[in-house]
Amino acid sequence: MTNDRRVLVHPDKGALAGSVAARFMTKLLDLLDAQETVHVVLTGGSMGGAVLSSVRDSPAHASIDWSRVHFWWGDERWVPEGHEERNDRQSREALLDSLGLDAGNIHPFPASDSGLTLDAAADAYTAELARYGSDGLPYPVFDIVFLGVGPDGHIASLFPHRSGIQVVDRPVIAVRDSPKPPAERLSLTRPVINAAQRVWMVLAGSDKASALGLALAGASRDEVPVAGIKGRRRTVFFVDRDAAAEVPEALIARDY
Ligand SMILES: O=C1O[C@H](COP(=O)(O)O)[C@@H](O)[C@H](O)[C@H]1O
Repeated sequence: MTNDRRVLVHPDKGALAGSVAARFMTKLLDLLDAQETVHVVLTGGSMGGAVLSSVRDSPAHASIDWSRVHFWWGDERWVPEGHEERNDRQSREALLDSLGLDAGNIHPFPASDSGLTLDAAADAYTAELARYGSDGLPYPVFDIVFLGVGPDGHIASLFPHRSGIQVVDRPVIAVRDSPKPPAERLSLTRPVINAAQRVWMVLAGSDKASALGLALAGASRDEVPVAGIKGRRRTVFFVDRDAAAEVPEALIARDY
């Protein structure tokens, strides 16, 4: 098995969401056969919710022991709890609320109405990650990190030409200059994401084609942050045809 980045192309958004959901459930079953708990990082964005809804709507999800799965997020917008802009709200509505999970399995970033400052919220999430540290690291070695990719190539809340993508001395940063509203956010940093066993990026639409093409062509992570992402075992771009428009043919594996 190589750890080269792979691009799996699907005919459209619906097929993409269904295929990633099916792979996710199969991988969870495999992992839960081999280990007691599985730690997964969820993403916001257009495809994050679509994949989770597809899991919810699949009868196969009933065969998974979700009580052994922990959910985290790659980033969060600094808005009040339950706000429609929160990534965790989208994930809860799409899947988590239907699973009847213990609160202990769900690890949301603090909200802006938590009483914490943005910096204290980053510290609180850092401490929560440290409770589940593994492999000598002050954070979990995540089994699967899901990421969306913005049209500008951002992942989590690590944006082009901002300092966040260069941070390697902390697992969590407070972001105050996000070019995509809201400006204030919380984000995991690159070392945490790249320590994961698998990074699965899910992106659809022609507005993502240029970022993906540039990342695969060797752009710098400062210009196109997704270019700096690589999991330990697997790094897969699950994409639709439109997002794949600028991917070199030799890198494409069609999933249809
Ligand atoms: O703001 C965010 O955007 C990205 C990408 O979103 P998309 O709608 O362009 O797919 C997302 O991955 C991130 O979690 C979110 O906070």
